[in-house]
Amino acid sequence: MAASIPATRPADSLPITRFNSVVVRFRRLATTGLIAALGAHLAFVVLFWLLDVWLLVAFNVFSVMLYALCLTGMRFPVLRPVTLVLAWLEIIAHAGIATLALGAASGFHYLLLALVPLVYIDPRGHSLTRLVGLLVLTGLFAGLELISILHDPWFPLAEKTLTWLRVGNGILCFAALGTLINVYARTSRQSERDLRNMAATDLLTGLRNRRSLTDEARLLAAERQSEARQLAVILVDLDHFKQLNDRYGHAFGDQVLADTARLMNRTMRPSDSVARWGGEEFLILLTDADLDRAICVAERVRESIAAQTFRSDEGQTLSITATLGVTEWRGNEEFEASVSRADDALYLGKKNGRDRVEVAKP
Ligand SMILES: Nc1nc2c(ncn2[C@@H]2O[C@H](COP(=O)(O)OP(=O)(O)OP(=O)(O)O)[C@@H](O)[C@H]2O)c(=O)[nH]1
Repeated sequence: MAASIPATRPADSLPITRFNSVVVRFRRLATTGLIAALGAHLAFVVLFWLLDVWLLVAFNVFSVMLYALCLTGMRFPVLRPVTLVLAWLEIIAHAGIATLALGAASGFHYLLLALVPLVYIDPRGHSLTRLVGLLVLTGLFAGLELISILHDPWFPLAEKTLTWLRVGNGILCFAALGTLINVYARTSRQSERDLRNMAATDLLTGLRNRRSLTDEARLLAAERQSEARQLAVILVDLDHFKQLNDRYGHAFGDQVLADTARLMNRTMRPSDSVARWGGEEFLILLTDADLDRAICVAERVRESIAAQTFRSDEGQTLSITATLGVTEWRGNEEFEASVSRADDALYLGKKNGRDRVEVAKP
């Protein structure tokens, strides 16, 4: 009995590689950073209140409110750039005021170091902006050190208290740097994986593409030198696909291709590979399969393609057929030679009336 496949748009039905854009990740990182900053400034309010440094209590209350505002701003795309600039200015202002108030020995200017990776992480940043950002941060850091030598702090604290503050700020700085670098390294690795997947995947069907399968075949060919493996190649070509496109439209043709690809993928063992070889042509590479088994698989694929039905936009139910060329990939030959033989068999199948499996015996 014919299995009815619901009319889906190809893009919805595909196992297309998840591709999280770097910008989205950067935004998530910024939001997490803002939450962490809000928490840290709340802790600073308590700390400075205990130390009786009212100026920094007031500044940190202001910082907490600013970060709460920034977090709200992150929800609106148009406000995001302003939000991030405000957060940057706050970190710089806090480092400056806290260093002037308590001296460089308190280590509050170390927190400027956590901004260095941020200068480079923003995916939209330009090289000149990055260089200027780095120079400004370096100047601020050195300037705060020098001012502390030239001027006494506004709120002198005991040496021991300053040491504790410096240790705390050092730990904060290491934690921030470690987190940022870790997120950046993970994002780079994920982006590399996404790109590799995209380069190996056919966008319409979600199957691997011709290049990817050819690469795999080369690996298999190398492996075969050491272990005797039986391999087979099946070329599948949908029949009268041009007519289907002309009659029902290219978008419908795309849907048929995507659904047929899915069907073939489901029919195969995980060790076998299906690729989109060309327009309406697919290639199946069977591992550990002799010619008889390959013929059985090809027959099963042909039957399942013929059994699936599609609904056109006009509500018409229709089906398609495919012609398949099968051959063994012999141990002593190039992959391309076996594909070419399967192609000859496919051509014969088309000549002999289509909707059939034709075998090319080595
Ligand atoms: N919708 C759609 N059509 C495609 C795609 N790639 C190729 N085609 C179409 O597939 C058709 C292939 O036509 P032909 O090579 O003449 O083959 P056919 O009509 O299937 O005839 P036979 O193979 O002889 O049975 C062409 O009309 C191409 O435009 C695609 O990605 N989407």
